[in-house]
Amino acid sequence: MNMPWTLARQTARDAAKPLDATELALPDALGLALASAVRALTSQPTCDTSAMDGYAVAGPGPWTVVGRVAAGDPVPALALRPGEAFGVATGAPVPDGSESVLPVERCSTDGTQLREDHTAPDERGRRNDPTPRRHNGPAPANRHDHPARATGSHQPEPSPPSDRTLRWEADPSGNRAARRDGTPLGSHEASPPDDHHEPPPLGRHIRRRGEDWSAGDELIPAGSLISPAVVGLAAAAGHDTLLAHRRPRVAVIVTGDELLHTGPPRPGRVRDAIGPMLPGLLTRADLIGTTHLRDDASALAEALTSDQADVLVTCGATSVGPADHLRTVLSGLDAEILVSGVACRPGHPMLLAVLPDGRCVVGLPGNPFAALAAVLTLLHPLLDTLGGHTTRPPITAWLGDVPAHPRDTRLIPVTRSGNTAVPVGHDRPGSLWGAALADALAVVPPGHQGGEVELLA
Ligand SMILES: Nc1nc2c(c(=O)[nH]1)N[C@H]1C(S)=C(S)[C@@H](COP(=O)(O)OP(=O)(O)OC[C@H]3O[C@@H](n4cnc5c(N)ncnc54)[C@H](O)[C@@H]3O)O[C@H]1N2
Ligand code: MOO
Repeated sequence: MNMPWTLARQTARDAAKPLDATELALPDALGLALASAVRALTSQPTCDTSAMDGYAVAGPGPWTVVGRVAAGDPVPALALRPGEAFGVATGAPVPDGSESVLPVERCSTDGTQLREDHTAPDERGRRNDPTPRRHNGPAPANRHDHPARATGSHQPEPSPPSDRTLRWEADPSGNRAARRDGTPLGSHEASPPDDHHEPPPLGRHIRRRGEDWSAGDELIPAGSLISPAVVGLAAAAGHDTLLAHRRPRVAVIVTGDELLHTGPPRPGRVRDAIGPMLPGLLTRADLIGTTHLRDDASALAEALTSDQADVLVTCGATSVGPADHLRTVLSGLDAEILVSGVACRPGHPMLLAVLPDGRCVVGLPGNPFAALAAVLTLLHPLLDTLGGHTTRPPITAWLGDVPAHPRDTRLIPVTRSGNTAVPVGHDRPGSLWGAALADALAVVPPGHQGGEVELLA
């Protein structure tokens, strides 16, 4: 009795436990699965920073420029007061009291005095920002108060200023500039009357401390694939290493007296198509070797016992012909058979067993398209579990009323057009033509009459 397809896949997932985990340098962890969640070691940003090259300002303009800071500089030691401005570079810390940042291309200055140029288009291409909001209080102290965070909007990304001719008029040390007589610049009383434009919106172009995440936040859950972006994120969050599961080691055993490994097939002899296909299907494993065997039971038993792989993948010999020795050999090795035949087309003779020492054996049928079906049904779920991958999200698409089987699950090659799967045909068990033309195999459950289906890729 063949096992239902969904149960067979789940049985393969449950057949093993994740392999051991080690702490690896970031580049070495790429492609593995996280054994523990990535948590932020600090907040990001670690302090309020500018998202633009320009001026941090407080209160309505015009403003007196009282200092400047570049990316990489420490947080300025002073607090901005209303009517004061501070030159900032993108990514540089802004002084306490900063309420917004004016991009340099939106500013004009006559020396010490800074004004917003309301005739220059802002980064959204608008002129003379009509935003009516006003305030007099201090800037928000943490990310929970931050308008962008609270509304889910995001700060516009900076664009390089087109005009870098503005020069800072204040003390380049970052200290507050002073008049020649020693009295500080920048009080409201000292400023000439402003024009009647609204002040810049509170918080604009300031990335607030902790706006992206706070120290201790879980950024990526355990079991996730360590992608290039995960590596970059981990670095940004302060990590030098990641705890990752090791990849499963796989040995392949290709059986068949009739197989050729070079040159054109001829009557009675076929080219091995499965051996060359498998390395590309083992992206989450280490292929430690491929052995070619004649149809010989003792040679197969020897290959299954002598190998040090975590998983042994056999090709062919799953059926009931005189040369199909796999089941007999596994029985002789006291293997526990977990799956012996699956209600699916193609690939129903596929097999999954566990040897007494815990290594798993996946039996792929000899027909090449059936072998691919078995890889996707049994081998990939097993490798995911061994490698610690637990977060592979299902991909689905809409599939029309293709001929379904009354009892068995069909796996058919499809291409995707938008969210629709389109069968490509050429799907006989002995032929990889359809699969080679396809983006994925659609899982067509028994009795399917059109609707959403899962795609295996
Ligand atoms: N009496 C029955 N016969 C068969 C049944 C059955 O239920 N009862 N099932 C059929 C199905 S379905 C499949 S699939 C195959 C599975 O056969 P095996 O896994 O035992 O494989 P072989 O008999 O060695 O080969 C089958 C077929 O595939 C070709 N082959 C084998 N290896 C390769 C390879 N590496 N590359 C390309 N082609 C390969 C082989 O030449 C045969 O043509 O059993 C059916 N029979
Ligand atoms: O599973 Mo077999 O490939 O249907 O012929």
